[in-house]
Order: sequence, then structure tokens, then C-alpha cells
Amino acid sequence: MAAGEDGALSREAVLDYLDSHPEFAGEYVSRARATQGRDGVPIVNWQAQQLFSRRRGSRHFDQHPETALGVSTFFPRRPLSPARRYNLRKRSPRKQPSLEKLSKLNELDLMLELIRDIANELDMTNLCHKILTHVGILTNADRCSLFLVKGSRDNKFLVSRLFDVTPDSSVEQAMNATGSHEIRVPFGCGIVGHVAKTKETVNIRNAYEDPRFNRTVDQRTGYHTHSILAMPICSADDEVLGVAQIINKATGGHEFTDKDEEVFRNYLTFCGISIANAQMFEMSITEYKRNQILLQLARNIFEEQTSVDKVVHKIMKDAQDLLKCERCSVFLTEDLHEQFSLLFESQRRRRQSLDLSAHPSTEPPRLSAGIPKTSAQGVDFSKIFDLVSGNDADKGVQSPSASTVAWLLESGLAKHVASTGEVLNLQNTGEDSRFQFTEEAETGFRIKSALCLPIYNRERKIIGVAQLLNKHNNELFDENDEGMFEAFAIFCGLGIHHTQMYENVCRLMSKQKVALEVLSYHATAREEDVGKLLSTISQTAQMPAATKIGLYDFRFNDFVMSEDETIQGAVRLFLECDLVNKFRVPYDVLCRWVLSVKKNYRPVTYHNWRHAFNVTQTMFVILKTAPFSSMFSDVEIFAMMTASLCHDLDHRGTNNAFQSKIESPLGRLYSTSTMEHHHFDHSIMIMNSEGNNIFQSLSDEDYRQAMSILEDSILSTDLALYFKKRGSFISRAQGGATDWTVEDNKSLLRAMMMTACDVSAICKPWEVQKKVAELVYSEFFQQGDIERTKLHQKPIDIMDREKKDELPKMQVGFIDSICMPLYKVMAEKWPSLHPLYEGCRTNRDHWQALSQQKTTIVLPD
Ligand SMILES: Nc1nc2c(ncn2[C@@H]2O[C@H](COP(=O)(O)O)[C@@H](O)[C@H]2O)c(=O)[nH]1
Ligand SMILES: [Zn+2]
Repeated sequence: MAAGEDGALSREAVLDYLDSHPEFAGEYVSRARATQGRDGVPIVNWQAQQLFSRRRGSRHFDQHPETALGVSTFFPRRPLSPARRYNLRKRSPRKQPSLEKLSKLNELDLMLELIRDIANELDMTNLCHKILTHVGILTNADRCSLFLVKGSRDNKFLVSRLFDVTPDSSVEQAMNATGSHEIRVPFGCGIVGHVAKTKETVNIRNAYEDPRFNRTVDQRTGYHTHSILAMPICSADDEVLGVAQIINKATGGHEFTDKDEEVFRNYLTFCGISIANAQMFEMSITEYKRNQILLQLARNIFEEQTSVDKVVHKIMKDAQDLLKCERCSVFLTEDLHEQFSLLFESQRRRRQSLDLSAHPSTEPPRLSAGIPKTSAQGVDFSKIFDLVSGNDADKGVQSPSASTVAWLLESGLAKHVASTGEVLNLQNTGEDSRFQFTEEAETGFRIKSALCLPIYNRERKIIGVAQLLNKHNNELFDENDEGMFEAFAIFCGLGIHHTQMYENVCRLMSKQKVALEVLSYHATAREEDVGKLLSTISQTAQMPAATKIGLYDFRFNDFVMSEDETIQGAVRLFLECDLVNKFRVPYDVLCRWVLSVKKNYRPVTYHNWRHAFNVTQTMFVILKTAPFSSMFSDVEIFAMMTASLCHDLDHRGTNNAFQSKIESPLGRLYSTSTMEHHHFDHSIMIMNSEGNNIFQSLSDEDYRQAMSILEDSILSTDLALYFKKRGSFISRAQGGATDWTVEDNKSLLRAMMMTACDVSAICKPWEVQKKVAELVYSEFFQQGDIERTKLHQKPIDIMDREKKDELPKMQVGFIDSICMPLYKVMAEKWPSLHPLYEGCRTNRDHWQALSQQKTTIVLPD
């Protein structure tokens, strides 16, 4: 042993020496045995006796203490628990009092030192161990045990936390000695049960004379118990938290004195506070872990949504891993499928009609595999999942065999829970006569403990049962497991619901796809008609010249044209824009598309094919005559012409307000610009139909731009949007300095052009305008009639047939509020558009005159 420069020995050097010379250490401690504390309380002798004397029945005799002075007895080294790690991170660890230091303390200081040592200990096992070793020091007891109170308010019991701790045992040794089987002592039973129940101190001088003493432990270990001192450990609220029991006073006649009782009681008062703290800390750690687990579970569930099987399997695997049990099963009831729309109904019927167990199939059937239909307690299970630890945990979803299913159902647990909603925590399956527990023939699996609870859907309806069997190491499922498993069951319900919804949506989408396929087949032009139109175009002579039929004129009149001529006229408009050449649109595709578009206009009075054709024609004239056209790219022109022809596709002769009033599917789908959204969707549907995509040869970028302009342009025909944008357009047009090539201005101009074209019938020669107005009001009044007769609502004036005499006045209103401001500013800014303004003004005069004459307009049926 080396001395320092000053000749003094360092503490480390002494400890090293004592470690390597245990005989010397023993000798030293024996000498110290005689040393008494200032108040006559023996301190070191207890340690020395325990460490170095070969006691009968000492289980730790041969184990070498960590240091010669047995420091490990007080401050055992053991891997730090998460709680302890947390503890240490938060505060710097308390310096451990050495035995040497303790031996010099008087009774009060010793007590304070030992209190300080437990004050910050939050790890329950460490704390219990410290308490027991400390009470050993204080009372000179040979063995100490600690029991903590557990269970619910109505069913409290004691559980051995550390049992028969001897002063030289480390925490690990103490834990090993206690064993993994927790000893449960009901309140009122035996000595510690009596103490817990009555809060009385029990000081037994001769254990064998006390009827409450259980001598079987002595018989098993060979240890002889003489005296017992047991005392309750209470919280600040005087609630019993546990019982501490010390055995055999190591000095004198084994008996514990009144003084021992007093010291024991004083120390336990502080222990109560420390235990309550540690319990709270333990609870918060448990809660934290639980939250982490649930968070992970939620992540898993929402990551996995492709199938119910997969999501349930994932939850089961998590439950089994975390709740440490041998088997996890989930039983889904028939109701689960019934609640999800009629889509599942047909499947269910099909399932019921199949005896799946009788059919050997290459693929495991998804549902009902081999499940006998049971109606007992009114419960039918449609699907059972079974996961046995170690067996098929990583093999993914597997259907249990028919015999396993039969065995799982045989116990009656799942059916009982499904029919009653009761949570079952069976701790001793042998004792419950309600259920039948037999061995599984296939595997020899026996049910020892079971935790079984219902799975609810969002409406608190039972949709299944979750079952855990046999907690590992023959432990029992406790309240904590119940709480955790309940959370699992909730997640299971959510996961199933979520996945079912997802599956439902996928099915609906597939259905919709099929419906679309059928629809587009019937909605697109017949090949016969395409052929006819193609041959007309190829024989150019038969195609009316654009100028001849007035396609370049704002005063164009379609009333003089046949249906076929309007179709040819529409094709002609696209040809005249040279779009077919520029974008390599095959003639057959253009013809098919025009025919398909026409086919998708309903024969309503006003919003029909002819209206669309007229709007496109006006757009054509504007693009051909207005100076701003040169700044539009070919793609923009192509998109605007397409939008004009498609802008009212599948119009039903009723407006947006009507869709929302009758809560039509369209109204529910789009709350604003309802019909306009539908017109755009319908244009896409047509273009996506075989041989109808006039944009097919556009580059990706052009295609994207064309689609975007098509959508914006169609949506901008909603007058509500027109009103929103008009003010800004007028100020920019009148401002003079506006650069119309800037995208924002250009897009505003495109929107205004769409409205200018849409209502351009107001600019037509009076005879044409008059006829169109009659069609407009005829359609308006038809909607008004439905509102009055079917919805029992008074229609707005323009839709009220009873107000038909006011039609001229209403037209003046329409012109003043909607048309004139737009045409006026356009004509002022771009004089080539003056004919539109002029036509509108002339028609206003006509309507104004009529309104004063009170002439009745005869409307078409
Ligand atoms: N009162 C009138 N309203 C008219 C007339 N012409 C058209 N309109 C309405 O304007 C919008 C245009 O949008 P659309 O895309 O549906 O055609 C619409 O509400 C028409 O009913 C008219 O002469 N008088
Ligand atoms: Zn329109």
C-alpha cells in the first residue's frame, strides 16, 4: 500500500488494500465491533457481523462484498433504471455516506443521514432496498422485508417488494432472493396483513408462540425466526402504503425493544413520504411510457390502412410485445361489416352463402375462414385473428385453422364479452365455472390467465373482442395491463374503422371508374356520325364557307342553320383558327370531340348546344378582330375556344342556387360555382374518352397550360365571379397604362372575354335577341315552376312566370347591371369590339320601349 508524498495514505489506497486483503478487513471490522455510537447504539457491529460471520441460513455467505467495508450493502451498484437515469440527469447524485462516517454519528445524526439518503431516491426498488438496509442499521435487525399496498380501493392487498433482505445483499441479490413470483397477502391475513388492516405495530417476541406466524418459510429456508417487529408505512394522509417487517434482533436476546420500536417508527414516517414520491414518479414514468406506446400505436395504425387484416395484426403484435403475454386474439363481429354501406352487403351475402371451410382454396379466404356460425348469446364472429408468441408473429396475417378457431371459441370468453361488454381479467382460470378451459389439442396450449375486453366502434357499438392469454412468467394481468389493453382495443376499433373507410373509398373509386367507363362509352359520339362528319369535311364543297354563314360577324344568327350545319360550323371555327395544323389534331379526333360535346348538351330550352356554339362563335370573332389577340399564344386561343364550346356542358336548365336548394349531389360536391365546376369536369370526362382528346399532341407544358386556362375560363362564366372581378378589370382598362401581356391582367381579360361571349346574345340583331331572350326566360320560368310547385317557394322575379309581363323591364335591368358596363369599357378600349356595345345599346332601347308599352311576350313552351 503506497503512501502519498506527505506520508499519508489516500482513501482509495486504503480501499484497494482492503479489497485485496479481505482477512485483514475482517479482522479490522471485528475490532470495530466493540465500537459504540455516542448514544450507545451499536453501528458497525451489525455490518461486521453480517459481512464476515458465517451465519446459519445466510444465503449470501459466499458472496464477496463489493468493498471490504461492505459499502455495497448500503449503496449497491446496479444498472441504473430509466427513472434513476432521469433522476441523475436532473440532479447531481448525492454523495454516499461511508460506513466509516456513519459509525461516528450519534443517533439523531445517523437518523438524519439515513433519511437524507432516501429523500431523493425515486427508483422504487433502490428505495425499498435502502429502507430495509437502513432499518437494519437502526434496529440491528437480522432480516428485513417490505410489502407494498396494491389493488383497487375495494380490493387492497400487500405485495412483497423485497423479501428477507439481509444487510450484505445488493439490490440484485435482494431481488433474486425475493424471486419473480410476487407474494400477495390479503389485508387482514397473517402478521403483515393484520398490520396493514389495523395500522397497529406488532412486536412479537417469540414468533412460534404467535398463531399468526407462518412457519413454512422457516421450514423451507432453514432459518429460525425468533422475533418479529412489523409496522405500517403511511402516507402524509395516513393511508397505508406498505408494511415493513424486521426479524431477529442481532444482539441480545433477539427481542426488539421499545427503543427499537421508536427508532423504527420515526424512520418509517420519512419512508412513507419517500415511497409516496417514488410511487408518483413511477406512475409518471409509466404514464410517459404508455403515452409513447400509444403514440407509436397511433402512428402504426395510420401508416397501415390498406387492409383491416394488416392493421389488426399490427396492433395485436404490439399488444403482445408490450403486455408480455403468450397469445393475443381478436374476434370481429358480423356487425362490423354491416355498418359499412350496402357495398359490403352483397359481399356479406356472398360470404354467407359460401361454406368456406369446405372449400380448399389456394389463397386463404379473407373472411370467415372456417368459423362455425354461432348464435349463442346472439354473437356471430365473422373473422378471428390469432397470434401466438414466437409462432407466427412475423409471418404476417394468417387465418387460424378451423380447430384453433373452435378451441378459441370453446372457452366462451369472447362470446361472453361480445354479448355483455364486460371486461374480463381472469387471474385463476381454474376457478371460473362460467367458462370452459381445455387444452388446445393441436399445440397443448393451456389458458392460465386471460384478459378479454370489447372493441367498440365510434358509435360505442361492440364490433369485436380482444383477448390476451397467459402473461409471461406466470404473472397475472394487473390494472395497468387492463388500462393499456383497453387503449389497444380503442386503437383497434379506430384502426378498423379507419381502414374500413379507406377500403370503402377504394371500392367506391373503383365503382366510379367503372361507371365513368360506361358513361364515357355512351356519352361520346357514335363512330357512324364521326365518319359522316369526316366525309363532309373532306368534301370541302359541302362545308359552308365561314364567311358565307357569317362566322366572322358578331351578328351571326344560328336560327337559320340546321343541327348538322351547327356541327360543321363548330368544326369550321377550330379549322379557321388553324389549331388543327398547329397542334396536329387529327381530323377524326376533332370531329369526334365536337360531336361528343354536342351530345353532352341536354335538350334544355336555353343552355343547350346552340348556346355553346354561339358563345364559341363570338369568341372566335373577338379573337379574330381584337388587337389584343396577338398577345395570346396559340395554346391560350385553343384553350379559350375549347372552353367556350364546353362552358355549359350537361346544363340541366337550373342554376347554382337551385342545386344547393334541392341539395343535389352536385350541390353537395361543389358549394360555389357548382354548375361551372361540373361543366369543367364534364369537359375533362369527354376529353379523357377514347379518341376525343383534342389536346393529345400538346407538349406536357402546353397541356398543363391549356388545362389550366380551360378550367379558369369555364369557372369564370359564373356571374358571381364576374361581379367580383369586373371592377378591377374596368379600372385597369380605363387606367390606360395596363400591360395586358402580364399574366395577371391577361387572365382577367380572358375571364371578361368569356362573360362577354356568354351573354353576347344581348348584342345580336333585335330579332335574334328577342328569340334568345324568350328561350332564356322560358328556361328560367321552368325552374321557377319547380320551385313553386315542388319546393313550395316563391321564385325570384326573373324566374317567376307570374312576372312574365315584366320581361322587357327585367331585360333592361340585365343589360344595365351585367352587359352594358362590360361592353362599354371593352368598346372604348378596343374599338373593334364596338359592334358588341352597339348591339347591346340598340337592344336596350328596344326592351326599354317594350317595357313602356307593356307588350306581352309569347314564350315558347
Ligand atoms: N336575365 C337574363 N339573363 C341572361 C340573359 N342571357 C344570359 N343570361 C344569364 O347570364 C348568365 C350566363 O351564364 P351561363 O354560363 O349560364 O350561360 C346566366 O345566368 C344566364 O341565364 C338574358 O337575356 N336575360
Ligand atoms: Zn352560357
